[in-house]
Amino acid sequence: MTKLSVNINKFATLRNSRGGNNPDVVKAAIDAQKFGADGVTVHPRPDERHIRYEDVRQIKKIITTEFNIEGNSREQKFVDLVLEVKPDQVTLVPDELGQLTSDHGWDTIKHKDYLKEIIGVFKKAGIRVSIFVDPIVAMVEGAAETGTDRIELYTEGYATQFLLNKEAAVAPYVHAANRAKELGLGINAGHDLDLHNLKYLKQHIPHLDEVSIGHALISDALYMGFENTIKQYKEQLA
Ligand SMILES: CC(=O)[C@@H](O)[C@H](O)COP(=O)(O)O
Ligand SMILES: NCC(=O)COP(=O)(O)O
Repeated sequence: MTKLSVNINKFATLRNSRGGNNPDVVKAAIDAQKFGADGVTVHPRPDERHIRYEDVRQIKKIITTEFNIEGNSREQKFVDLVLEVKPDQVTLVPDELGQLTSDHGWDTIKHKDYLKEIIGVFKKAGIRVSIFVDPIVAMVEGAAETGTDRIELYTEGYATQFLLNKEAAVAPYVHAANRAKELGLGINAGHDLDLHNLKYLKQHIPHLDEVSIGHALISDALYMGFENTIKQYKEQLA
């Protein structure tokens, strides 16, 4: 089974545009679970432009499924938050300051020593660790040496190329995922996945553990409703 973790950052983007608490991101997390999501993902950024650190603490109180916190472990504030909240999973993303959104995976060879050290910190606290990587076999092999439990394949490249040539788009992801499986790593995927490209990815990587989806899912929910949208994404993974 491939789990659907709903990234609720975009609820916070909308809330923050007016101040106040509408929409309520804690309610969004409760509803995502009620409507069938297998987990909730948040990606707090240092400028707190969408999910705020305090939101993460409040969401933890109501989580009954799987809580995944993504972010930049070079920020001590992020590390402290994760160790305080103790989610089921932390996903380490090599974001630069001021980035619009995540746009690359870890260089797991260059940063192997750093990753080993920080992954050890989270694992010691009983938190499963995933690291964001590009679909490159050498990066997957490097990831296996860091001690991470899982990798999250960065799927923007897949989503972009899917529109032109879906076989070519999925090929590097299949290679990377097969190598990860051989090495005993769990496999997550995320970024720009949507109702058009999700099923094809799942069909080609049946051993995918989890996808985290935010931008497209929340955009679809504006037209189709949150409950119906989650149901449709789940159907793509069935
Ligand atoms: C790691 C990843 O691909 C997502 O977490 C994505 O970066 C969402 O973050 P934003 O909502 O800030 O775009
Ligand atoms: N890890 C990816 C994620 O949480 C959501 O990415 P996106 O669907 O907002 O592009």
